[in-house]
Amino acid sequence: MVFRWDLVLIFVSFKFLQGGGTGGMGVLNNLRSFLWISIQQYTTRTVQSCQNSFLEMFLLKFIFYLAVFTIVVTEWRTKFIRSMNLADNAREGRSVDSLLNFETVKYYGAESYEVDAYREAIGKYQKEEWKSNATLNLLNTMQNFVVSGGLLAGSLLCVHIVAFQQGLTVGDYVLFSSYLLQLYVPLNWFGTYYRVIQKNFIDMENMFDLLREEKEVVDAPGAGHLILHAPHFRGGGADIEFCSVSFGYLPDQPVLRSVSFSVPHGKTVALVGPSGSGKSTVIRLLFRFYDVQAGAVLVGGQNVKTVTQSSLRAAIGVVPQDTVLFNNTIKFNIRYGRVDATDEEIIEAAKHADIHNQIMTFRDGYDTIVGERGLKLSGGEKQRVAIARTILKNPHFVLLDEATSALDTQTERNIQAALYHICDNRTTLIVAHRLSTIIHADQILVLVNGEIVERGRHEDLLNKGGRYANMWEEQLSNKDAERREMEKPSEVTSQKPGVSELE
Ligand SMILES: Nc1ncnc2c1ncn2[C@@H]1O[C@H](COP(=O)(O)OP(=O)(O)OP(=O)(O)O)[C@@H](O)[C@H]1O
Repeated sequence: MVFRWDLVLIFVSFKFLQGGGTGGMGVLNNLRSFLWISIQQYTTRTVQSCQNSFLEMFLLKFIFYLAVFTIVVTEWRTKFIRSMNLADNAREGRSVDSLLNFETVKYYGAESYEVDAYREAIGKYQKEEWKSNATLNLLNTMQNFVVSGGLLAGSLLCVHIVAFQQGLTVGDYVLFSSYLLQLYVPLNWFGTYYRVIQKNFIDMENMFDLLREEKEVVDAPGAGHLILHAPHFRGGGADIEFCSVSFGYLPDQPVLRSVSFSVPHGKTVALVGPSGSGKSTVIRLLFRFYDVQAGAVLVGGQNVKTVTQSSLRAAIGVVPQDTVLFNNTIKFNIRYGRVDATDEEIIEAAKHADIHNQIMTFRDGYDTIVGERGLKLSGGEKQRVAIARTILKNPHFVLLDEATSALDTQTERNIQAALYHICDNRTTLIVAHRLSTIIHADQILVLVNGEIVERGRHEDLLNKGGRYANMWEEQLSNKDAERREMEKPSEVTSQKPGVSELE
């Protein structure tokens, strides 16, 4: 007798063609119906061809029903495994979120709230895990029951035929029992493998969803490298050019409206404007994180859509508004600018970024671990690490997104000095919040609600008495107010003798 692996294989492939049991797809459903009918016909024919062999028929039917049973119960369990995975993801997300935002948790005294929320997430996960494990044990038990019961029934039936009906010989019984012994282990394995494969498919669902996501920004077919000194460009075109660019993160909410400007080679252009006016968006578009909806962004005279993203990004250095560091050493984080840089080059970059002396005061120097997202460093230190790695990258163009948080005068001066090293002789675009940092820019663009409302040099814009002049006045009066505020304690102290006079 031949063991009918073909039937088992057909059932397994049938299951996979079902697409994880989600259903609803016309083509798959038709295919499934077709397969189901084919399997029924195949099984009937096979069973008929085995009519003369009682043992073959018994075993064939037995395997058939066991496979059906395993598939049906495993399919039923799918929803429990899926719920368990979702609960596990939620629990994990909750813990990471709470730990990363530990400062906010402490600011608002929300420790017990977070503990309760995490406890609830764990509770949900444990409930779902219990359901998944309980159904797994149920499946195992029932599978064992079916296998053992089926084989026992087959043996008894065989014994009965040998003893009372004389249809089979004792040799047939011996043959049958040795088949049974050989079948027992593979049948058990069949259930286990099927279950494991099914579970792994469910576990991988999120990954498949992610792989199915369409990339928003892709290199055009046949896109070439960004040529930094293209022949047509040597005539003196601008290094960076925005030609009537319109863009919105959501189609019905425009962020930039027909923005046009250019940055000639080696010059510095600054973008200023109220919060949310679209300044950082200009930088993201230059780096091609998104594609513009109208107009064109040109770098080195070439549309960024026609060159490869890697060559474009290799030519641009960015110092972002919020520097996020890797939970590794300071050396590792600086080296990120150019992974093959030597230790000497790293130190040189750190010196130019004016952070070398600071690093040397740390106990482990360049081997100091900066913590998750760089939380062990101050805002100013993080920004200077970002500047050091941009210096190490040695890019052709520099984009600076100035930190919004106010830094003390000394730190600001240090950062300005560090930035000077990157921007010197490089085409630079600066997003500025403190106007005092960009008074030397070759051109200042004032962006309001996604539109450039003023442009020119610092003095010209002040003389114009428009939006920029108002912003400048505002910042000056804020600074004055701050200074007066700083001086207040000394006034109070100087009044104290008056208090003692009263005594
Ligand atoms: N990924 C995003 N998805 C949807 N909207 C976004 C996204 N990033 C920014 N925005 C929105 O786009 C607008 C412009 O944002 P942008 O970061 O360019 O402003 P900004 O001028 O740099 O502001 P700030 O000076 O505060 O840094 C804002 O209204 C912001 O809410």
